Amino acid sequence: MVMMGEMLNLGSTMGTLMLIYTLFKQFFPRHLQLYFEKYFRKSVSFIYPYVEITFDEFTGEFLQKSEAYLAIKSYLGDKSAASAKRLKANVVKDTQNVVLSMDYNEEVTDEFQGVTVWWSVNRTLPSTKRISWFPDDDEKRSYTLTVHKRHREIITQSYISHVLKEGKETATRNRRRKLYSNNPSKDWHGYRRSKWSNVPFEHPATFDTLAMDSNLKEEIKNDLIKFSTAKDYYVRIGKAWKRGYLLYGPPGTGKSSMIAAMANLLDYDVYDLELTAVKENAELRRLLIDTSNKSIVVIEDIDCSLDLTGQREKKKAENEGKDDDLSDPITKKTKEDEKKESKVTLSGLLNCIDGLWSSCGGERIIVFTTNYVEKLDPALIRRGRMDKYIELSYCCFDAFKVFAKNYLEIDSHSLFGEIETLLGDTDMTPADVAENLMPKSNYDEVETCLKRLIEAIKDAKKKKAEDEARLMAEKEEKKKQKSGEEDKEESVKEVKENGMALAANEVKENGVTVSH
Ligand SMILES: Nc1ncnc2c1ncn2[C@@H]1O[C@H](COP(=O)(O)OP(=O)(O)OP(=O)(O)O)[C@@H](O)[C@H]1O
Ligand SMILES: [Mg+2]
Repeated sequence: MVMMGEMLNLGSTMGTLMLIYTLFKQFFPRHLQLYFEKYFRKSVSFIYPYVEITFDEFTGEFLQKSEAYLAIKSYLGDKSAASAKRLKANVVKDTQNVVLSMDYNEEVTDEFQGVTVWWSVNRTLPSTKRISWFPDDDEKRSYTLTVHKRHREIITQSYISHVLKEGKETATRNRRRKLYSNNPSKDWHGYRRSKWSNVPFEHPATFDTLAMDSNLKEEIKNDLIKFSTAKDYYVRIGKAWKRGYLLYGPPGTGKSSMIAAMANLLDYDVYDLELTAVKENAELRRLLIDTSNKSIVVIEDIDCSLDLTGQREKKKAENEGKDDDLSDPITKKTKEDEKKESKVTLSGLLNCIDGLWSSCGGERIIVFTTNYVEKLDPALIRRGRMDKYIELSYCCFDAFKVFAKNYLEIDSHSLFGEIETLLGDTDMTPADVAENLMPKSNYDEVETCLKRLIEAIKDAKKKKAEDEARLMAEKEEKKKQKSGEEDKEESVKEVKENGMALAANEVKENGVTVSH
């Protein structure tokens, strides 16, 4: 504490010296100012024998949040709880844990291998105040570490890495997982550049509640766990520590639920990337770089998100210029706006997945979902880009048993046999099965729910048979119409040919020659 006081006194001496320096500097001719500065710094380092190391909140070309800053914040949280007088509290993990951090302009002392260091948290407000919905947006925050210059080596070689390691561990312990969604780029303003907004991630889906084939479920779980513990393996083979999954299947088969289950299993954050809100490839790159480790980046319905599929491109080309009256100013404006909307291209997305994003950070999963896997461009789903393809399909008996256990708390029932047979030859989504199994009132018995499900499957089966019969009938009708039209065309052709032959005979008989 004595040293702290000593340092603060020196700090104020420094302030006075700096003022003198600024005032005096102006009186020197320009060419002598450099000499003055050099000698001034030498004398100051004699009087003030401390080094200061600053850790800014944002770093890099794209101003991403510095991991070091976050780790220091967590590390100092514990330290400052014991000594600082002004603290900020943050409640995490279902309001069970209070995490404390230093308030601005507070200082705390830390000891490492007999060396004392001082930490302070600083904030610089913008010089000109502007009116904004986001009042703190232009603030610059940083931590400053001060230590006597004779301990420089021990600090730079061991202390800082000790702080970062401990800080990261504390942060992981106190972490409350988040669900991020990307902000439109017009809102990325100010120093903080909030590219993502977040809310606490509280989706209850787990692999236990997921209704699907049990072998496939085990396979996916093992794959995820293997990935999350394979840091050394990825370093050894020289590959970025990332994994891509493509989830495909009809609506209501559990694709989104599986993403939530993945995040809950691995304790990862989720970044829900809405590609239609991303204007161009460069923005996409910045968004991906701004994601944190231990996260899942999700692009849902990839086939609908952008012009990513061959068919879509073709369709667009076909439609272009067909019905649009570009002389109409409203249509023209709408078309122009549409064009401006999003210019993220397939190649832009692929470059991001393979290139820059791959090389920054680790432990990230990217998940694409689609209802129509056959529509996707092969480049997007080729091996090496997507590591695992998972088909989520209609409800099988295995999946039904999971629902029965979770919804009705039963492992077997006399009606299970009938349900197994019915599900074997009817397509019913897990979402529909779940809906029918859910008790509709407090008096609903297990049997009532199962019978309701049986009726629903029977209805679905009947409807499917009717749809198929109708389709067949339509096809037949079309076939008939087509052959009728062909017959008609044939007879018209015959009549025409006969008519021409007759006319030619007549011409011959009348002795007229026609030259072409
Ligand atoms: N396999 C499943 N296991 C458990 N619940 C499921 C499953 N599939 C669907 N559900 C239930 O149905 C609802 C819809 O499922 P979900 O949103 O995961 O489907 P999806 O495949 O993502 O559909 P879409 O293609 O329309 O996005 C969920 O709330 C969930 O309760
Ligand atoms: Mg979904």
